[in-house]
Amino acid sequence: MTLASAVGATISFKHFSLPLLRLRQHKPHLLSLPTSTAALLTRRRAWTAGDRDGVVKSLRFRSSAAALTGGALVHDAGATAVVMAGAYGLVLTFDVLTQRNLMEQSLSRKLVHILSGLLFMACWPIFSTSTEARYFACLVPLANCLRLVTHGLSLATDEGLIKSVTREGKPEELLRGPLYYVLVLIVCVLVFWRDSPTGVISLAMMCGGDGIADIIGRRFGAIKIPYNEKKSWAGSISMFIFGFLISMGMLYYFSAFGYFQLDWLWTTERVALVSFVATFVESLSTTETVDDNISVPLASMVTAFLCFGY
Ligand SMILES: Nc1ccn([C@@H]2O[C@H](COP(=O)(O)OP(=O)(O)OP(=O)(O)O)[C@@H](O)[C@H]2O)c(=O)n1
Ligand SMILES: C/C(=C\CO)CCC[C@H](C)CCC[C@H](C)CCCC(C)C
Repeated sequence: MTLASAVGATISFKHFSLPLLRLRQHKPHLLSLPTSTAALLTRRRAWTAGDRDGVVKSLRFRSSAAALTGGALVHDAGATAVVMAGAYGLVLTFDVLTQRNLMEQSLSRKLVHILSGLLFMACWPIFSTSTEARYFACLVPLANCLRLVTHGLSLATDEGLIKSVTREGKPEELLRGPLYYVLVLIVCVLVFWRDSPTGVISLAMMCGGDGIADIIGRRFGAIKIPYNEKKSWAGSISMFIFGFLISMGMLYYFSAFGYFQLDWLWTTERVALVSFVATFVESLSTTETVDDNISVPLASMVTAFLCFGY
């Protein structure tokens, strides 16, 4: 298969295919060829040598790759719109549930905490394999960040947003936990994106592990841990178990798409370690000290980085 036909075949899969992933992993420079000096040189060399086929191939590759880039932009803009609508729909759904008294505000807040980050991560494969895809994905938490700042500073009012994501219903609360949460999403998308287990594990711990600790701890947390009367064994043990299981599930999900390959026995041990560290850090923190939405992902990021690298 020639390079041009390989790229052509990839375009027909709307940039969501393993051939392109492999091409990007093994020969990333080839995808930036159309506008590069290397491509021009190759074509000029073929022209001077009278290699008509070489010139045609080079031009065909250029148009295929240009179409790929243009197509990828449209693809990513569409994916961003879909995920943005999903984010709005999620907050709206929990607003309706709390307004109708079908759900307590604290449970709604924690379910938004668990679901928004995990569903956002689950949507990453719908973005194209272009290098710009992460910037498009990042627009979703960025838009939510602006939304939180606007409403947190009371420049606009949205009772629904406040009810579904704050603890006491005060707008300024949007500028703490929820804002830190979306900032962590932005950092993980920009720094790690879907190519690194480190970002995936950090978000799974912050969204899944920490969220479950609250839900279980509030309901079954009668026995407190000795060094923090606000946290319970039930909450911390659930955080450890669910943080571990959700991280493993997300890693399996991304590895199934071919973004990385892992040795599962080795990975299980490392994820258990990260889960233990994240659980311990969460069990120490209180509202007066550092927010869980900073301490948990930060501790997970450092530990996962030491285990898995970048
Ligand atoms: N390891 C844990 C974590 C949480 N909880 C329960 O969940 C509640 C909320 O915990 P946490 O999220 O740490 O408290 P805050 O930061 O004050 O609340 P929020 O995250 O909702 O802002 C605690 O009061 C406690 O009942 C628990 O029992 N054990
Ligand atoms: C309540 C929260 C944190 C407190 O600990 C989370 C607040 C989350 C947001 C305001 C909404 C964030 C949306 C995500 C960036 C994208 C979700 C996309 C998806 C498809 C549902």
